[in-house]
Amino acid sequence: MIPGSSKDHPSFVRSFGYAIEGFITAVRTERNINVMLLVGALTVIAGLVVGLDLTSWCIIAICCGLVIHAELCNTAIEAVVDLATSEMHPLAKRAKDIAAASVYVLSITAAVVGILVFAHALHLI
Ligand SMILES: Nc1ncnc2c1ncn2[C@@H]1O[C@H](COP(=O)(O)OP(=O)(O)OP(=O)(O)O)[C@@H](O)[C@H]1O
Repeated sequence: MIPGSSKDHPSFVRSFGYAIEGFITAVRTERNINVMLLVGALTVIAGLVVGLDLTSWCIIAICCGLVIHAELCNTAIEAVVDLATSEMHPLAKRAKDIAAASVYVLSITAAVVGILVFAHALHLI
């Protein structure tokens, strides 16, 4: 709920609109999200070429969604930290570095899963 707003809660459609607005802002301002969307698009193209099965598509979709989700959360945490302080502060550094680490942990995991899925589809494993 927006502080000071007279309404209890925005409607579902309006909330969804804010979410889309947030996604567009992240895409416009964060280079990493664009890199992730590009990697996701290339993965989909590679999946079409290789002819992934339904289960593999589901795994790839979950991995892509989780990585983009983590980067969106990281971006939001960075914004909140910047709002909280414009000073250099060890806690600000800790929050930003841990949020960034969460993205890298998920990205590396997704990359390993992607390699396994494609290696299996190509009968390499
Ligand atoms: N207020 C602060 N106090 C201390 N260290 C900070 C502060 N702000 C940023 N840092 C350090 O600088 C790094 C980069 O911060 P910045 O806000 O530029 O993130 P970023 O490079 O845009 O991250 P990303 O690439 O994930 O978008 C942080 O990970 C942190 O180590």
